[in-house]
Amino acid sequence: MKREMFPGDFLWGVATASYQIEGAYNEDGKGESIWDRFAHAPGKIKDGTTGDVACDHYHRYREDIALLKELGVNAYRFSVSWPRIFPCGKGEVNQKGLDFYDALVDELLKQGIKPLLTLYHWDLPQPLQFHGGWTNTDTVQAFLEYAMLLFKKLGDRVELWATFNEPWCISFLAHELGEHAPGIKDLRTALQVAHNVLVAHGKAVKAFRSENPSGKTGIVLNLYPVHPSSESEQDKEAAILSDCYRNRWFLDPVFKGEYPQELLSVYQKLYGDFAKDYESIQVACEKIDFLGVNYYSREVVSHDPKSILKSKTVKVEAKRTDMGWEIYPQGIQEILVRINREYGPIDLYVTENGAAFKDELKDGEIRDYERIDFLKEHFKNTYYAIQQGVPVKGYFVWSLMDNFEWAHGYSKRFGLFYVDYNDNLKRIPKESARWFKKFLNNEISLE
Ligand SMILES: OC[C@H]1NNC[C@@H](O)[C@@H]1O
Repeated sequence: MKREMFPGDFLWGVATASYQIEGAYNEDGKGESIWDRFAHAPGKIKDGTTGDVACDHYHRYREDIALLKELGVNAYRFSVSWPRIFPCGKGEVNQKGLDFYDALVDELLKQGIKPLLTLYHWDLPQPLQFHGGWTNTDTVQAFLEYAMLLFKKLGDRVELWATFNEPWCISFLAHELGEHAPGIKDLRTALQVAHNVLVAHGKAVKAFRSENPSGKTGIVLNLYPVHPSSESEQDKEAAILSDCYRNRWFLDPVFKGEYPQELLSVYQKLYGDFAKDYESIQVACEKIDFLGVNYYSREVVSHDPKSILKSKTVKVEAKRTDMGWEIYPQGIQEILVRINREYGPIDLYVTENGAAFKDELKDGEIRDYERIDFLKEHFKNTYYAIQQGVPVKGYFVWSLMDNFEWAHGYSKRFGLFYVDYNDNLKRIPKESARWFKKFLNNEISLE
């Protein structure tokens, strides 16, 4: 199975995100983001690092685009740092911020690489957080102002636009579990955030249509197959509610304009007042052109009477990545086939898939054969989905290079290129980068 067996216009790319690679956290007029503040707070990041410098991509973007060229990709997914454009979140525009993304897009196009731009990959301007962040509908309005400006400035050259990256992380991971910025631990707040982000998504799609009729827009969701640990009714019930929490809380509003009733009723018992918000969720259902799917692993759950979802994660015996995530390649096929069956027809992009492993630089080499196996199996399972008629239009490996892995700092390496943090952030191709390049050049097959 070679690259040429995938559709001729299939996009093969890599993905990154602004806070994780850019650095220059307070340069050229950029404002503070909630991640700048969170990373600087003691104890929030496991290795005590920040994204202040990260991979210094802000200064090295031409070098990094040369790496894309060297790999042979035809697409690149990146995100824009909102506080680099609007240092206060709204109002005054930072021209140097716009100039950076203008130059980035021009260089990508010059190198024959198609950009996929993500408007929001978690780095909210801190001034907006002072006023409640995503719990405040003023932030929805500020997001629309930000999105419209970018549509106007880059819409002539960027065709593919994603509104949000992983709203599950923006809401539940960051506002219920507190592991990501702004580090709040309150389910009611998380539900309000999820609601406002979904509303912002729908309004941005509507605004996009008025500004960019030729472009294509969508949203990027992190999706997991959720399997019961046994065939018992209780475990199957646990899987249904966990699937609502992980996947359908965002899929159903975006494609059906409603929340999944099974979980909605649970939350309404907890927060009766939350019911009044649901009338406006159909706003989220503006027709999109594609869905971005970020796939990493599956979840296995069993009944847990003590939890709100009556569900708890079960750790099954399995090969795992350095993040502790089960390696489950058939899950990408399962998710793509399910989305097509239950929410399609809709063009799909695998907007992120990849793995962290304990990569070691030895004699100038990084022999990451586990990552090659991981990618090979996920490419194959993506192809099996295409063979079943699923309109998968592209695949972006997470990530181009090692970078700031949020609460894990630089301790987890996902890159095809190794970043030597002890030697001036030097980029060194891992064995997987060489393998990917050969695959893209039709030199090797996936068998
Ligand atoms: O955890 C790996 C990736 N998952 N999706 C969002 C990205 O920002 C993460 O680095």
